[in-house]
Amino acid sequence: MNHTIVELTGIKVYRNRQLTLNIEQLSVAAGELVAVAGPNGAGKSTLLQVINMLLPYQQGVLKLFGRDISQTGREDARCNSSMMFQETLLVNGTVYDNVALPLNFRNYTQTEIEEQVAAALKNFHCQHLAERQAKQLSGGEVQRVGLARALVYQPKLLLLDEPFAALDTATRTAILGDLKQVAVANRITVLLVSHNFNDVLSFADRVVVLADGRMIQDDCPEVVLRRPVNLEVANLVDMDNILPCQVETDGREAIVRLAGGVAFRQNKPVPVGAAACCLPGDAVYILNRSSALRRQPLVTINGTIAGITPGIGAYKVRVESSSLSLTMRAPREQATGLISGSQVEVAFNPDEVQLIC
Ligand SMILES: Nc1ncnc2c1ncn2[C@@H]1O[C@H](COP(=O)(O)OP(=O)(O)OP(=O)(O)O)[C@@H](O)[C@H]1O
Repeated sequence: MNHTIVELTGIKVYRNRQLTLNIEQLSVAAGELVAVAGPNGAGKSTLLQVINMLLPYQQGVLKLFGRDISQTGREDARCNSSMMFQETLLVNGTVYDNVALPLNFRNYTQTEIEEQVAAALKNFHCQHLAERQAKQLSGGEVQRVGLARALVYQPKLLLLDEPFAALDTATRTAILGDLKQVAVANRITVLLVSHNFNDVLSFADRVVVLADGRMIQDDCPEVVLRRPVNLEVANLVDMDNILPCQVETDGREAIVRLAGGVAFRQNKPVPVGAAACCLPGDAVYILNRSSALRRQPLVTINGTIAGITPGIGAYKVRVESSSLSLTMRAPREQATGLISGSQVEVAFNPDEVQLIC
């Protein structure tokens, strides 16, 4: 059964008399790994603080573990949830003392404490640090110990407000990998605030995007990445191509016109006021004479290779025509065969285009 762990309905939060959070409906099911994304000041921390009952809301209903926290659900929710912030404060003493702290508060027996602390340290690969003084840890070790402490009492909901933002990429990826394994194995629901879309892609199975306190997109990471709902999300995911366009529609189909007389049909619904096309770089191709892609209904553009930027997985190739600049992502073996300044024919499939306002 899919239990709802977090449910916000009509939640409004005012800070300094400003409406800072305005969530019509958000439900998170048991075991879901949800990233909360959005630009600075969008309300991500506010949302997590409300769910963690650190911040009051002025309107709406917040249910945690199926119970309205304004009625009876508060204590139950506190016992079953945990939160980590960007700065993890460890108390003076050893790592073991720190991880044991929540269990001491909850009056666990000595045997239970020893067993659960050992398991939590093992989950985050810090058994070897148990006797180390907390103040002698590196930033990455502090966050690993912080996670062990946050999960040692086996809460079912974990709220993470960018705790790994200051860590290097390799450390962050490793910690998120370990966390994902623990969360999936124990069906822990996680809400992770992150500005890093690579982290979001590797960790989350759903992304909630906030802007000005509202939810503007709620989808799986790949959809947010390829089909952002507006310019704000397109910028957030660093969309390769955002091309201004004009749309003529008769209600059934639309003609999309780009600069330089490039035009194509869209058979799917077009948002009212659409003014730009989003096109992921891996949906732009270089055509050659024998290309099998020619059989598809592609939009083609003649241009010059204006830049080639190396990357792991795919190189970025910029192709410029007199009126358009397109970024393409190409495999290394193809990209290294290209020459800056040479003429190419590039193409894209209009089905890959996402129109935004
Ligand atoms: N303690 C506070 N008192 C009053 N207003 C606040 C407070 N903290 C944040 N705000 C305001 O609430 C709004 C949302 O802030 P919040 O920190 O939730 O955004 P955020 O999306 O987490 O931003 P960031 O990515 O920069 O951390 C902002 O306009 C901010 O100025």
